[in-house]
Amino acid sequence: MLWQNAVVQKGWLSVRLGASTCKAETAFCIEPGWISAQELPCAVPGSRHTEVPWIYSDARPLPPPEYPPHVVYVPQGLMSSRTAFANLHKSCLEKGLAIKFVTSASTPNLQVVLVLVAGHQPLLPTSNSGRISSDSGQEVTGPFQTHLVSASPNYHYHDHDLQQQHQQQPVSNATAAAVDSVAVTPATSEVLQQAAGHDMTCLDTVSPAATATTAMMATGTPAQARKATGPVPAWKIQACFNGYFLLFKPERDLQPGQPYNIWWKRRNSERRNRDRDVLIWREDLRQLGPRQPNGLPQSEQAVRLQGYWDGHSSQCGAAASPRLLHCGQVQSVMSDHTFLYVTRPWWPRPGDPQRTLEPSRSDQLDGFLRECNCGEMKCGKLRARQELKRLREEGVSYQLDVRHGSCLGKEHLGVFAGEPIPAGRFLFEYVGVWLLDGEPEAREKVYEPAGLHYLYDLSHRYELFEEREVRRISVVGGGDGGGGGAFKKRRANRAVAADDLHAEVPLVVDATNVGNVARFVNHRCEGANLISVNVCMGGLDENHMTILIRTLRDIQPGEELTLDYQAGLEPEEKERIRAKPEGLVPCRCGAASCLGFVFPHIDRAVRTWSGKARRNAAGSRRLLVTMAMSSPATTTTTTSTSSISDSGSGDGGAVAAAAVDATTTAAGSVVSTGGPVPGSRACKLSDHLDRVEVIKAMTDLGSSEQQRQLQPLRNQRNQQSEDNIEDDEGDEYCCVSAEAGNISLGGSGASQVLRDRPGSGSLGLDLDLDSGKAGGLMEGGAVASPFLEVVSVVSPDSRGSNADCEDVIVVSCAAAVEPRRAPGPGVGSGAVRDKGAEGEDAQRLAAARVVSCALPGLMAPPKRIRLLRATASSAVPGGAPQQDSRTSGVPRDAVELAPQP
Ligand SMILES: C[S@@+](CC[C@H](N)C(=O)[O-])C[C@H]1O[C@@H](n2cnc3c(N)ncnc32)[C@H](O)[C@@H]1O
Repeated sequence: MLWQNAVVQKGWLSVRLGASTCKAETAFCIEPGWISAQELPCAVPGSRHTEVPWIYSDARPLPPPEYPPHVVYVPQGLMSSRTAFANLHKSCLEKGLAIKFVTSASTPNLQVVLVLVAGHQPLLPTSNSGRISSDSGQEVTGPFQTHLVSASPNYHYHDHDLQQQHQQQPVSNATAAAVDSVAVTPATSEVLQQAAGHDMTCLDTVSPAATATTAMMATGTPAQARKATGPVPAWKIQACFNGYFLLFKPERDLQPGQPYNIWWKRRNSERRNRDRDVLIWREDLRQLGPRQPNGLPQSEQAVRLQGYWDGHSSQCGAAASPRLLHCGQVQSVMSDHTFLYVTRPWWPRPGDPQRTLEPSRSDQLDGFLRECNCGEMKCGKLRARQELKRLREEGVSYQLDVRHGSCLGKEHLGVFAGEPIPAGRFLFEYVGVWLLDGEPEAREKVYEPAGLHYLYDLSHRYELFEEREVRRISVVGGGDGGGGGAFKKRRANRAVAADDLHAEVPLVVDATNVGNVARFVNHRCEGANLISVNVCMGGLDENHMTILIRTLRDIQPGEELTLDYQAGLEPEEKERIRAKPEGLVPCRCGAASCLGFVFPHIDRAVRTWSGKARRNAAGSRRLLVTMAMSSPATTTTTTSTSSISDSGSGDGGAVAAAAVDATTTAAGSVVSTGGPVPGSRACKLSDHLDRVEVIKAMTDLGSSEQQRQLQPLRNQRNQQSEDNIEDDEGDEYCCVSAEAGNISLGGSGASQVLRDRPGSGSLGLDLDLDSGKAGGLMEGGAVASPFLEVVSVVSPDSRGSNADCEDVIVVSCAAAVEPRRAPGPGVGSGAVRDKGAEGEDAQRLAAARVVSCALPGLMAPPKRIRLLRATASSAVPGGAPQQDSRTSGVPRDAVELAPQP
């Protein structure tokens, strides 16, 4: 009897499991090393993928008991698959081979153990010509049998020769004897343990009956006599996955005319198996317990986050809810932050004014398997999407270390390879919170002063849309996810509709508070070993677009993983930056052609697009990976200086900073006393704010009457800014109503402000702070802490073009003023006054106040007014973290860790 165990991992020449959207698998085409296509009766020559629709489950039928424990699978309904597998088994037996796939629960693709069961047929070559390499890259030569028998997970096949030879050459008696002496084992499980030290849970899948069968084989009983004699108890199986594929030889394309896989079609239309499988999957993971040795989410076993994990104060969501299996709470990424390590994107729960975040659900992953409807886009439909699905379900597959010791300096964390990583691998997704339209800019303004740079753009999407207009499409990244393509006729009519997405589609992932290993990757101007690839999975929204990070070349163990954050910059832009380097963070990458700054200022003026596209593109291009920054608070009592900076793009003032020196009285009045503060970047809020969240961007507030009243203002604005008119494309400025949103720009209160400041060039902002209403300032919003006081009003100023007159940001603080307290008299131009309350509204208005203040330097009404709500405690369990002056103003993402019903 000859036992041969080999761990085959992560190699194109090896068996590899992954998800696939391939639509042309009709049968098996695996070539796991030494099994040729000819040995697989159902193989379709030329196929790229092989469907292995197995699921581990004791609720499903098991392979026929007469087979030794090789492939543990349960086909998913396609009879041809079932037959194909049975044939595979049979073929393996006849050839003296058996295959067992051993996987762990969360990383089924990571560990594939092939158990070659040699019967009467010789299997392996006697020569030493094959090669096996260890993790250290060292080649090991010698009699293969020896190595195979003692194979550990650290050894990988990577030689075709071996596959060919062992099919042809008989094993010598001497070799067989030598191997026998090591490998004749009474139990498959022991052999597997010897072989791999793999996941013991999976080893449990080997049943006594299977062991008995194997032992029978070990005695050299002829294949036809290998029958189980007694009843076969159900195998104890804990892992359960579905829909994976054995990939092989991806360079071989599908043959034209290969039939679509009926099974997938049916599965996609009925979704029946999908739902059931998800349930099983969740249940299995639940049973496996919440904790992982690395402290990260269940599915993220390959990543080690040194120094970031505090086991005592951390928790993994698995215990609380299956929904949170992919989330682990990590303390102290920032000194006062709780960081959630997640393996899939999160986004706000629809319709929730609190903007509570939810992880993408596993059953949403089905979307990955749909045909992409982006038509003409070359979006990495197959491999990138398969990899994305796999990553979201199973986590990172290569050992990665997040630790100090980056080339940037001791204090910097970086990501290091823990094992060799070949070129062209999709390593991880840039995971975080999808920000909605406008949020990136707001956050950016807050993050910047705190030096936080964890926003990542789907930057080239704008280019994509722009390109659409000229009937050419280019999606970022090149390689698997990129490329160009002709614009198909049937899509031509949709170009305009797609263009509308400019302002609507979330394009930025924020990994400041919620993210994965990708957020720790540092920048290198030249010679980065990673690249980002935008992946479209079937639509043009955040559910369907994402960013994958792929290796550009082979990476050695211990090497730091780096990404060129500015890879999307055009050569001219790079030259310009090199000639005049300025930006946010001096670059320490040490590359010869270093740009000088990690987040260099970029001249947006080079863009020739329409105003809207240009504005958005500016946001996306300025720091490819970047932006957002926040600021600490300052005063609790009297003076707070508020200013807000450009988002770091150095565009000469397109969204130039404006500042308001505001004095907050005990009564909550806000007095605007100053104009723009050149060069100021801080956006200082009250220091008791530890969470600021965007409540609403008011975009359409004007009643007709007020619109009429504001017409002079609008005319003034139009004269001042032609560009704005072009930009607006018909929509009116938003800023005008006391009725619609209790906020008025240029309304009666604001008029008072303007009267107080004749010739100031300011517009007035009039806020009706009505704490008697649910949601305070917000209409109907279920806001726990009503707005009581305006702490600061921040607006873009008129310096520069004013063409991109963006948001007015009103930061409102819940804690400073008691409700119903009559505010003191207004001071200066920005008075807080009681609004007269009479009649039926008296009660309600008793708690209401109107705050008016000037928006100095604002020459044209802004398009959007954003209301930020600040609260004093984090929504993340564990209580409010300690304050850090550096990060106290940083937005916190409200993440719900409580179990769902
Ligand atoms: C996405 S994070 C990378 C992880 C970061 N090192 C950490 O410890 O969390 C980006 C931040 O890393 C730093 N960084 C990355 N690459 C850099 C470089 N080449 N030079 C200087 N700082 C860099 C900057 O401070 C930047 O704000």
